[in-house]
Amino acid sequence: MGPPPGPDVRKAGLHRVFREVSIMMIDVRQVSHPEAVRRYDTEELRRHFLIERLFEPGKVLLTYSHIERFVIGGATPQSVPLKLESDKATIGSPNFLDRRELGVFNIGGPGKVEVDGTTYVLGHRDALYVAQGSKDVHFSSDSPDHPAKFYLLSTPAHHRYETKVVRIAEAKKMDLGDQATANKRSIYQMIHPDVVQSCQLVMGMTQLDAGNMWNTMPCHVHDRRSEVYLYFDLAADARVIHLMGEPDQTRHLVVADGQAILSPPWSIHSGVGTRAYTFIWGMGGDNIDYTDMDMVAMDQLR
Ligand SMILES: O=C(O)C(=O)C[C@H](O)C(=O)CO
Ligand SMILES: [Zn+2]
Repeated sequence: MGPPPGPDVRKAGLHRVFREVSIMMIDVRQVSHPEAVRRYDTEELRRHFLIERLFEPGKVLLTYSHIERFVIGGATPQSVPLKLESDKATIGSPNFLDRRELGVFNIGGPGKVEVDGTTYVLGHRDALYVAQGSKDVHFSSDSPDHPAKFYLLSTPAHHRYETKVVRIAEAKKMDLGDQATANKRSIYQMIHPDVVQSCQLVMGMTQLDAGNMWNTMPCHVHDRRSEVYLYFDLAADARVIHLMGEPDQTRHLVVADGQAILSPPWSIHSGVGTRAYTFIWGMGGDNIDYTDMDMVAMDQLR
């Protein structure tokens, strides 16, 4: 794919590879053992679990995580469409989706995703499931003044289901929480077995009501699946304090708008904002059962 890669910091003995290839960049993250994470300082926690760069004008920014072999990314087309290219060193196959499936959520202005010559129109908060085996995927914005921002999450896949748009109105919606506990929110299950067929990818969006700040508290783990959280709809000076770690060894990450969190199977994942926010959760792993969670009792948290 494209010109020769840029500096490969793996050669310098560091834990990750960062390569720059034309308008597409891939950052590789290795997995961390929970016992090692107990000793991580803030900088190490952020380097392993926080994805800070996703949406930059005219770029496709990807992170390849060895947790579930997730690829997490952002495509922000301006006046020129952007192509989702494969990469020999990470994806390995000639086309990105030869052995993968992809979820795309538009969190920006109106735009289009073209898959093998078919155009799918995605408005704000619409999603697209892109089937394994698709060859050409291009992203475009209707207007560079109000560009689309496509959030991407991909997992390995070995069966081809149908590429399908899921509008937010077609999602399976659940209203949860309570104003008294500041966690009143709506969960929109969009790439979910009741809505669209996928191999292992399950995705959706959770929107907090105004004045509510907590997600996923009481919290859970699910050793059978890992999760990725993209936080958005945050003002420039607002933050989400994302809680992670083993239940009796919790840590936190301070997250800004448009940043994502890698949540390993052994980790809790919960967050509290300085104000209401929205996030896209996505999962891969041994099952596609959203309800398969091991709840953590409050007195287990440390
Ligand atoms: O607000 C919530 O609660 C969630 O969105 C929970 C996530 O979807 C989740 O953790 C699913 O495993
Ligand atoms: Zn979860």
